[in-house]
Amino acid sequence: MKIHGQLRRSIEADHSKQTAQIIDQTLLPHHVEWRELSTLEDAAEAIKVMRVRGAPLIGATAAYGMFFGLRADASDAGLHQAYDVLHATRPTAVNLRWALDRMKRTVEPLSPEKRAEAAWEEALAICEEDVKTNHAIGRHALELFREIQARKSDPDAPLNVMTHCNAGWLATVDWGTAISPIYQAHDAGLKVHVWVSETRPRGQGASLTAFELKEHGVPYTLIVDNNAGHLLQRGLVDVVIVGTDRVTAHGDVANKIGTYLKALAAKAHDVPFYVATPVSTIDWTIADGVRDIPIEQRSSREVTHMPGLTDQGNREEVLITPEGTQARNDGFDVTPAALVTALVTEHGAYPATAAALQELQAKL
Ligand SMILES: CSC[C@H]1O[C@H](OP(=O)(O)O)[C@H](O)[C@@H]1O
Repeated sequence: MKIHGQLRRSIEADHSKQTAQIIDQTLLPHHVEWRELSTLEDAAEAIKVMRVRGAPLIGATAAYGMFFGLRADASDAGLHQAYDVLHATRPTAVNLRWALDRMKRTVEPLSPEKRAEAAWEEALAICEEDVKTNHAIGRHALELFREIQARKSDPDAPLNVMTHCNAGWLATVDWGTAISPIYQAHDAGLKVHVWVSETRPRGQGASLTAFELKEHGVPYTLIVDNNAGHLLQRGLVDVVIVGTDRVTAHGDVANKIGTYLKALAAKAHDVPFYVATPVSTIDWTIADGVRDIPIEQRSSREVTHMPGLTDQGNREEVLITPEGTQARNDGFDVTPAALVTALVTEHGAYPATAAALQELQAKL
């Protein structure tokens, strides 16, 4: 999508050097800096410290990481080492395992000397498919937006969309998942306004979604996470749409911490709550999300400190609690399927039920 008027992607291949260029998202929104990944260690570090984040982009970066690892050591041991190093970076987004398993299936049958090139081609394919997938998710969700818009008492009023965290193009290779229909609605001339939830403590809403929407010219208003229920209660939200890191075979949804609360409030006020998800984010091996989805525990420093830009343009962190305060920092929560109006996939919208997902799986 657009950065300073230029069409870019969150991760781009340098075909001459067979490296990957990423936007370092830890520096956004104040600095747009590209960073080259050329080794397995580079890719693993970028995922772990969240220079790249978002389930599909984590998977895409891991795919390149497998190539880098095999370029250095294409033996079976090298393959398994690359897989394990990358798999250990972050636990919740299933796209990481999905991408690693796909890369392994692609290269393991090959003789070692053929593995690196096959991995490079497969990493490129994963990225190209992600772009098409997310555009399709956006098309299907846009149809739902239009239906909601048509039911509004004032059809000339903007469609008020609430989202959480960042499920935009920065969370994927391009387009995003939950934000894809927002871009497509805006580009199609449908008036849309976005309530951007800041998403404490990492602030992906405030720093990334706000950045994306501003760059694309989409009207938005930043809110603190705790403002969401109030807006839903007062009829100021027409639809909630979020991304996800893992969907179970029964439709439970793991997403950034705070999603569950928004789903509860949306249900209480009869506001549609959609989850935009590529099929690659569905974990067919588990049913009960609360029991079986691993929830990342992150540093308490992310809660006790706030990063920002000083008046002199320097990035600094400040302590916002008493010294020595212990803080809990669950990175994700699980929204039960019963609170999800529909899962919007690249194949269309499906109820968040085991039966509907079995029907989807049968088509794949
Ligand atoms: C399209 S996946 C976006 C998903 O990933 C984010 O988590 P993180 O920024 O920690 O990788 C968040 O849960 C988003 O909804």
